[in-house]
Amino acid sequence: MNQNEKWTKKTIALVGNPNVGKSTLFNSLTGLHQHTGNWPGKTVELARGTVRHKGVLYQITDLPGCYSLSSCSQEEEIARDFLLTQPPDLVIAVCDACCLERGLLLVLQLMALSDHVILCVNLMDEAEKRGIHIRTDILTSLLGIPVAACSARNRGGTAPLLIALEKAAKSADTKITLPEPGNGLVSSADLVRLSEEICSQAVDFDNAAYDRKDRKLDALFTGRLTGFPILFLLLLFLFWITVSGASLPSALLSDCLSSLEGRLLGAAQNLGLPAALYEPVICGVYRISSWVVSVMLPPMAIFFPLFTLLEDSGYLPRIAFNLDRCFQKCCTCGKQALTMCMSLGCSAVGVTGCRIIDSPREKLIAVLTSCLIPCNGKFPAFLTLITLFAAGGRRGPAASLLTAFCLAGTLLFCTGTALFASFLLSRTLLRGMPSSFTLELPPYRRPKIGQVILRSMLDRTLFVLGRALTIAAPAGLLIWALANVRTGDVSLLARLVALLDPLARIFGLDGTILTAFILSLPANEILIPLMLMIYMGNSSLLDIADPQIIFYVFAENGWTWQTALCTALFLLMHWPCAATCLTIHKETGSLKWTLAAVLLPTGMGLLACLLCRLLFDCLPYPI
Ligand SMILES: Nc1nc2c(ncn2[C@@H]2O[C@H](COP(=O)(O)OP(=O)(O)OP(=O)(O)O)[C@@H](O)[C@H]2O)c(=O)[nH]1
Ligand SMILES: [Mg+2]
Repeated sequence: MNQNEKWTKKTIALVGNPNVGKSTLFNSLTGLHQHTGNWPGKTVELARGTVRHKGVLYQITDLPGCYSLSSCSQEEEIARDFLLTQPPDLVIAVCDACCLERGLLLVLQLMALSDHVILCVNLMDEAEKRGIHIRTDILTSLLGIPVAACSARNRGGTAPLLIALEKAAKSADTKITLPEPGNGLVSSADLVRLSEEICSQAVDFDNAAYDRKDRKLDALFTGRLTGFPILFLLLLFLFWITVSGASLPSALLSDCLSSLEGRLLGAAQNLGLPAALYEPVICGVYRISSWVVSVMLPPMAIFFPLFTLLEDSGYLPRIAFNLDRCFQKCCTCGKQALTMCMSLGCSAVGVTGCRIIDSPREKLIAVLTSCLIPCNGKFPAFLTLITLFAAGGRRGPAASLLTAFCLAGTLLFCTGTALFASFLLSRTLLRGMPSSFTLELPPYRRPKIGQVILRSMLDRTLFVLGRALTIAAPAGLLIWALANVRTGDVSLLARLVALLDPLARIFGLDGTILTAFILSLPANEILIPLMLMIYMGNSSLLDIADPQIIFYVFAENGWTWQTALCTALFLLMHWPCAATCLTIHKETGSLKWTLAAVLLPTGMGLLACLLCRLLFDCLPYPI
């Protein structure tokens, strides 16, 4: 007999307005790691988990946030369809204690739909801080349903909900009736009036102007004169900390992993294993994996927590608000700024995030332009190019600041190219008017630093690293094979380089660079080691940490400022990595649009490289 069959089973749906803490509640109950953050619309599809409590196995579904059940948006449609087609045993209606009145509208709609609703008033800690007091006893008597006051983010903050669940689970049919005038309420005007009435009795405010501090911060972060400079300074700070903090751990990690490689090789030789057996594994799979770990792990372990702090504080929707005017001019949606922020971590995540955009046309534009925002995988190669050519191979605080400045500038440039591409698409293939943009600006929240570090390490850093590794490891094997399988006296890799060289030179690159770009389709992180390997005629990837040596190798192979600039441009604008292509295909369900997502950035990149080359050709002397 299945273990679970001993338990009474109950299905539960978590429903509520966006950004009220449904996923935080879900994570706290189930121990899973759904994406949470301080902006509305993060959860875009159903997430399921279980919790066992006092003899009952609860199967919980976290639904996307919705304001009503009238299915205006895709998320509302998903939530409503789920409730209608798979009615759960219990519905937990989650409300934000700081704006209960709005949440109650949905609660009343849910009560009309289901007899088994529990009200969970979440964010009680925040409400207390703002001087908002919720009288749960009055809510219980007025609504006639169990009410639990929770602080899902805090330890033990979901205990009242478990008690409410326990009560509801014991009574097989919790009969819930709407208060008078109640049953059969359909008019939204009636619902609004009713929730106003309930709140006037159940909510006390110490200070009616409780959100004055938020408004002051908004004037600063979204002001016409201050919004963009603050955004740039924040980006600069983020990159500076990442760059200056990551270089030492990266070098240490690289030393450790390469010394381990030496030992592994030694051990394999001592055991008398044939070279054909251990070389592909150690010099192919292990070497590429250790490169990916040492190059990616330290910057990500710094960047993601900092980014999550920004996300949890509520700053991301303000970026979307600031950029909305630019997006409107390009006939697209301001929410695209949020999906671009997601793409910074990983383009595939950004593509999935495009579901928060309601209009199919604008969603497609966001998907097609998502890889124009450089993801974490592109940063190692870009950092190397900046360190070599802009910072002249120097290290130290000043060089870190210059590098951070270049990175922040690059990000603005990339935002510009994404806007330009969106504009082109909205004037050609995807014509149409911009839809109205309703994104709620959430209150500023003080993030929990410890939780942020832990969550961003587990949910983001290790997830992205794990995915890069699963793709890079087999790629290491393939690259090793290409470099070692020979026809005549020449390896397959050398033949490919020679074949591509004439074409690459038209665009200011060379055969090696273009080959490295093609072979790093699985993961952009391996671009620079691949180039070094091909230039040095090596049969396996090279992990050279010293910028002076890399500079020397590049210079020996004819690199100039023009080559560096063209490589950087093509790095920023070329086909999405394999994982992103697959995600685009999954999201659009169309080979045509997946191909368009490949061709658009590649076309833009080649054009930019060509222009750059022609510009350099016009110079009176080569640099
Ligand atoms: N202070 C405080 N913050 C909370 C609490 N519960 C959630 N949060 C924060 O509120 C924000 C939103 O939480 P989520 O769980 O992502 O909200 P959601 O309802 O799932 O949001 P959508 O999926 O976008 O609809 C996050 O920054 C959480 O850390 C709480 O009880 N107290
Ligand atoms: Mg959620």
